[in-house]
Amino acid sequence: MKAFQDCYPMKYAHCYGCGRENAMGLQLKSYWNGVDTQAHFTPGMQYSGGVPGHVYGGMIASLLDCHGTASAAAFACRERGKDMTQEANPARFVTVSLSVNFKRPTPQGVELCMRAQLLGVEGRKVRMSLCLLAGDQVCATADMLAIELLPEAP
Ligand SMILES: CCCCCCCCCCCCCC(=O)SCCNC(=O)CCNC(=O)[C@H](O)C(C)(C)COP(=O)(O)OP(=O)(O)OC[C@H]1O[C@@H](n2cnc3c(N)ncnc32)[C@H](O)[C@@H]1OP(=O)(O)O
Repeated sequence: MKAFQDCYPMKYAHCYGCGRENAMGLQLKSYWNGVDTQAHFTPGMQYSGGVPGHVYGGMIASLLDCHGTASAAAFACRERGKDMTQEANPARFVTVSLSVNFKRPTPQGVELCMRAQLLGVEGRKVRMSLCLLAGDQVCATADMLAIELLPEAP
């Protein structure tokens, strides 16, 4: 299965969190999971928070952020009757608002799962509800608004 991030136009594929062209980045990969989307990632021990064994909050936000923008593109394509993974030059979305609710410490050393659920598409705006799980434990949730970049965007 092709990841959403593997469909990004080359000029927008350099993000630290999700750009396939960023050799030193996290290279997050997102996929369909039924009508929703998901991504998996196991943060290395360098991403510890104040207490060893817990992932730091910025990393949690990054994972939700990057999974969210990829999901926004896929959801918008689907709303327009298209499959993002079959598009030659799919739309690229950026985050304008991300509100994270940290529910419990996120453990290190385990694979984390990020999920996105579509709340609505309105023109260039995609609203989503996201969550980050360790096993069956929800560690963080988020509300996110992503906006489609205009073709003339830098
Ligand atoms: C990000 C820069 C481009 C570089 C490419 C990066 C690709 C890689 C991405 C990596 C991804 C990884 C993830 C990341 O880390 S993404 C990185 C973090 N995000 C950013 O840097 C985004 C910075 N913002 C912008 O560049 C511009 O604001 C954009 C391009 C998004 C829109 O400016 P543009 O001139 O095109 O459009 P507009 O101003 O007419 O607004 C359009 C509509 O949106 C509404 N609206 C706008 N802002 C907000 C807000 N805060 N809350 C609520 N609503 C907001 C606005 O009211 C309007 O609605 P309406 O009146 O039509 O109803």
